Amino acid sequence: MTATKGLEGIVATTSSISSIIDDTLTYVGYNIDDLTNHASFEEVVYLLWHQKLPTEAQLAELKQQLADNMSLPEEVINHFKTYPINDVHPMAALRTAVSLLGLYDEEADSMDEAANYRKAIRLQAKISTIVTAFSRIRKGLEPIAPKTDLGFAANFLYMLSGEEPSEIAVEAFNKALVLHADHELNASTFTARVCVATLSDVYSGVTAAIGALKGPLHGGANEAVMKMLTEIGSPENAESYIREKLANKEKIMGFGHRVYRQGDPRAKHLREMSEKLTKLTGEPQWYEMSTKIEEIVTSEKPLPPNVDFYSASVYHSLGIDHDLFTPIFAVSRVSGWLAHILEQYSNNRLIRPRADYTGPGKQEFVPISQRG
Ligand SMILES: CC(=O)SCCNC(=O)CCNC(=O)[C@H](O)C(C)(C)COP(=O)(O)OP(=O)(O)OC[C@H]1O[C@@H](n2cnc3c(N)ncnc32)[C@H](O)[C@@H]1OP(=O)(O)O
Ligand SMILES: O=C([O-])CC(=O)C(=O)O
Repeated sequence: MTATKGLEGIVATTSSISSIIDDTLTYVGYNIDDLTNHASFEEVVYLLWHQKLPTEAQLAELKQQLADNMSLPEEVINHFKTYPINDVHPMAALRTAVSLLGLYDEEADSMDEAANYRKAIRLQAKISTIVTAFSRIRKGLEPIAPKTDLGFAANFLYMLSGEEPSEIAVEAFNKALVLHADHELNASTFTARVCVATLSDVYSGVTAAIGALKGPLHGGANEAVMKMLTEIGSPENAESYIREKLANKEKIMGFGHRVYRQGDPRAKHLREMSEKLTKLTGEPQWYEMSTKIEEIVTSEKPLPPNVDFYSASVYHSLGIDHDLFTPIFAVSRVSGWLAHILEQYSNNRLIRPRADYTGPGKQEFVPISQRG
C-alpha cells in the first residue's frame, strides 16, 4: 500500500453536483460564469439540490420555504449571550450553533428522505440568521428579524446592519454566494460526506464541515487575506512585504489551489467586483494593493489567486467585519454540503480508506514496572 499525501489526484466518489474539468467549474453542467452573471443564489440552491434549474413556481416555493424557516429557537439566541463574547470566533460560534440547532429539531435523527430535505431547508434558512444574530449580539445589539419580501442575499445584509442594502451591494453579495456554493470534493464537503456516510445525521455532517472550512488552508484563507492586506497597508508596501514572505518560503494567503493549475475561474468575478466596490467606497487602495500582490506572486511562482483572494476586499467594501468572511463562505457553501449529504445518503457506502503504516515493527510488550 502506498499513500498519496493529501489524497492528491485520488478520485474518492462519483457525484452529479459540480465538476472541475480543465480548470472549468460547472454546477450540474452549468458554467459558473453564466450562473454568476444571471442566477440568484436561491436558483443555485435549487439547482444543487434537484440537479435542475427551477421553474418560476418552484423557485417561489423554495423562497417561501426559506423565508418561513429563518427564525432561530430562542435557546440558540440566548446561548450566544452566554459566551465570553469577545474571545469567540464567529466560525466557532457557527459550528456550535449548528450543532445546538440539532437538539431543537425533532426530525434531527430521522433518515427519511423527505425529512432530510426539510432539514436542508431549515439549515440553509437559519444559517444567515445565526451569523447575523451572533454578529449583532457580540456588539451588544439586538438581532434583526428577516424581511420576508427580501431575497436571500439582501436579507443577510439587512439582518447584519439593520439597513436595507443598495442594489449594487445585493448584486455583489448574490454573486459571491453563487461563486462559493459548491466545489466538487473540497475538504469541507469531503468531511461532510465522510461524516454522514456512517449514517450519522445532517446536523453532524454540517457541523463537521464547518470545522473543516474554518482552517486557513481552506475557507479561513479569506479572513487571512484581509489580515495581510491590512498589514501591508498601502500598494507601495506590497512589493517588499510579498517578496520577503516568498523568500522565507511563507505562504501568501489566497493563492494556489490543489486542483486548478491555470487559475480559479471564480477569481475574475471577485476581482471585477472588488474594483467596482472599492471605487464606490472611495477606498481603491484595497483593489490596487490586491492587483499589485497578484502581479508580484504570479511573476515569481505559477500560483494564481483563488476564490478567497479578491473576496476579502469585496466583503470589506460591503462593510462586513473581517472575522465574518469565513462564516459567510459557510452561509453559501452549506448549500453544497447539503446537496452532497443528500447525494451520499441516496447511494451510501461507508468511507473508510487505508493508511500506509510507518511506525515500528513487531515489539515485545514490557510491563510498566520494568520500563526504564
Ligand atoms: C476555498 C479554498 O479552500 S481555496 C484555497 C485557500 N487557501 C489558501 O489560499 C492558502 C494558501 N494556499 C495554500 O496553502 C495551497 O496553495 C493550497 C492549500 C490551497 C493547496 O495546496 P497543495 O495542493 O497541497 O500545495 P502545497 O501546499 O503542497 O504547495 C505546493 C508548492 O507550492 C507552494 N505554494 C502553494 N501555495 C502557496 C502560496 N499560497 N504561497 C506560496 N507558496 C505556495 C508550496 O510552498 C509548495 O512549494 P514547494 O514545492 O517548493 O514546497
Ligand atoms: O476545492 C478546493 O479544494 C477548495 C476550494 O476552492 C473550495 O472549496 O471552493
